[in-house]
Amino acid sequence: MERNLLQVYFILGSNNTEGDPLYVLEEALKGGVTLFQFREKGHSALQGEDKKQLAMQMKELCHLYHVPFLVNDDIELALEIEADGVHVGQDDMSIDEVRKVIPNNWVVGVSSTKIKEAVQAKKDGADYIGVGPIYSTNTKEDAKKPIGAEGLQDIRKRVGDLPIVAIGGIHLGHVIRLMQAGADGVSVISAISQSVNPQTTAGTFLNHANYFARMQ
Ligand SMILES: Cc1ncc(COP(=O)(O)OP(=O)(O)O)c(N)n1
Ligand SMILES: Cc1ncsc1CCOP(=O)(O)O
Ligand SMILES: [Mg+2]
Repeated sequence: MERNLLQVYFILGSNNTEGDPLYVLEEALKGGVTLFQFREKGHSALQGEDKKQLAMQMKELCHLYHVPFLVNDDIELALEIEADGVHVGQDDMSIDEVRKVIPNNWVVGVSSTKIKEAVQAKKDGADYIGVGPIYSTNTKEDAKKPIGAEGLQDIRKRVGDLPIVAIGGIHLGHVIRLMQAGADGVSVISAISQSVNPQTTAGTFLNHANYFARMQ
C-alpha cells in the first residue's frame, strides 16, 4: 500500500464522540485525514441495521473526500458495504482467512504489540501493522500495556520497510517522536473525536506529519 495513507489515520465509532459522528468525520476529512477506520464496539455500540446504515454513510463521506474506508473486525459488514479494506487484531480473523473472502485490492491491516506479532504479520502478508498501544489510552477497554516509542522503534528494526502506523494515546505533540522511531504515521481516535475543533486538529496532525517528511 501507499505508506503516505497512514500519515493521519482516523478511527471512529458512534460512542467516541458526544456529538454527531458524521459531523465529526466530515470535519476530520476536511482537515485532511488520510485514511479512515469504522470501529463500532464497546459501550452502547450500534448493532445490526443501525450499524450498517452508519457505516454506509461514513463510507460515502470518505469517498467524497477520496479517503479509503476500512472496517474494524467485522469482515461480513465490510463485504456487504464494499469497503476498501479491513483491520484485524490478534484475536480476530487471521489474515489468511480474511484474504480468502475479500477482493484482491483491499487493504488488510493487523495489530501488533510485540516484535513476534509484527514479524508474523509481515510473513502473513499484512499491508500495514498498527503498532501499540504506544501510550496509555482510555478509549480501548482491553488495551495491552503501553510499549512507548522505544517499543515501536524495536519493531521497526525487525520488519524492514513494512508500513507502520502508531496507535494508542497519541496527541499532536507525539507525532514527530513517533515518526523518528519509525512510524509512517499516527492513528488516533480521541485526539480528533473529542477535539473542540476536529478539522483544525486533523489539519495540525497532517502538518506535523508533513513537516517530518520534509525534514528527511
Ligand atoms: C490501526 C489500528 N491498529 C490497532 C487496532 C487495534 O485492533 P485490535 O487489537 O483488534 O482491537 P480493536 O480495535 O478491535 O478493539 C486498530 N483497531 N487499528
Ligand atoms: C483501537 C486501539 N488499539 C490500540 S490503542 C487503541 C485506542 C486508540 O484510541 P486513542 O487514540 O483515543 O487513544
Ligand atoms: Mg479487533
